[in-house]
Amino acid sequence: MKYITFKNGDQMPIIGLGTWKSKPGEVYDAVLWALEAGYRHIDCAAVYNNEKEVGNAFEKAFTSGLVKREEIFITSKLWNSSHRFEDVVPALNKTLKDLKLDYLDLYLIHWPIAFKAGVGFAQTREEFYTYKDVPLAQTWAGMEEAHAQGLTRHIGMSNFNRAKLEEIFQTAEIKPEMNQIELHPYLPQKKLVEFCKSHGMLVTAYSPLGSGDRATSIKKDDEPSLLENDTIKAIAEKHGCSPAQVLISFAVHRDIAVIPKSTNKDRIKENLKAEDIELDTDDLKKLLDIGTSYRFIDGSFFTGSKSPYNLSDLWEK
Ligand SMILES: NC(=O)C1=CN([C@@H]2O[C@H](COP(=O)(O)OP(=O)(O)OC[C@H]3O[C@@H](n4cnc5c(N)ncnc54)[C@H](OP(=O)(O)O)[C@@H]3O)[C@@H](O)[C@H]2O)C=CC1
Ligand SMILES: O=C1CO[C@H](CO)[C@@H](O)[C@@H]1O
Repeated sequence: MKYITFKNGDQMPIIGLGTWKSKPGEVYDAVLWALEAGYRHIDCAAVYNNEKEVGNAFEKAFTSGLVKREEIFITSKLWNSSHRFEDVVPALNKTLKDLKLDYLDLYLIHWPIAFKAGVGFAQTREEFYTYKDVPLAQTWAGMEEAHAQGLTRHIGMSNFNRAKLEEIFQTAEIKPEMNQIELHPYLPQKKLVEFCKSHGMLVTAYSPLGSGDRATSIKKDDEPSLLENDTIKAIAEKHGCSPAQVLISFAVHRDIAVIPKSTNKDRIKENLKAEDIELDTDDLKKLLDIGTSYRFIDGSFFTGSKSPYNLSDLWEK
């Protein structure tokens, strides 16, 4: 198994199972199939509305002797409605209760966007907090408190750009350890990855396969396909593997953790086997310079006229 390593020596298996959109009726099996196939890293979030079912799968895996708690790396994420300092530890405690765990390996601030308490997805201006109301540094202090209480071994963020990371660095007592970002050949994130690594941060790639099962309401009509891309298909053919495995291997070769989602037993196994694919420098160059540029999760659902946040402030310039 391949890992990436935190500064204190803790290891995170480089391939994990994503769980967004994995339905409550399906995610229980998916997590158990993944653990049986050899996965030791599961990516969760409170907003995925399935942590209770994921927790049932963990309970089954522990009581049946399939794996021990300390053998698996579990990540979850703080939702936007719990960004005030006093809301962070209770949000994490709720996630721990749902997942039936007493600690997480990694807890992430899901987005640099704050909603008022109890809001799922803010629809009106009144349902948002601004950075003046709840500065990101306050949320980070809440994450440090969760770490100090032993509720999570590591802390980090997701969807943070360089400017927002620099802001956190100014007041952080614990330096952020992870940035989970969208990353694939259409969005290779060369500059942001280099910046994170230069500050001792690890990176996780989300939506590595292009997130094709998103609801049509949050998809654009003319999205380019990663799995159908000719360059990716040609590299897959060369290595006798699938396009999905090339995409997963693309992150692995850059020492970036990667969390493909699947609820299909065969594809769950296939995705983990991507660890064994050896891309060469020519393949990697082709993938890094593929020529199509696209962000599938563009954050537009948090911005616009009803929001105090601007899309242009969210991503790298
Ligand atoms: N921090 C953040 O803001 C975000 C985090 N994430 C995390 O990243 C994970 C992965 O990203 P996600 O957006 O779900 O999308 P992915 O890019 O992982 O794509 C998932 C889709 O690919 C299909 N698929 C899986 N394996 C294969 C395969 N081998 N061949 C062909 N198709 C395949 C799945 O179908 P099937 O299930 O039927 O196999 C599903 O339709 C999420 O589940 C979540 O954990 C995602 C988005 C944002
Ligand atoms: O992780 C993610 C997937 O689900 C969420 C809700 O749609 C997104 O906001 C987020 O990026």
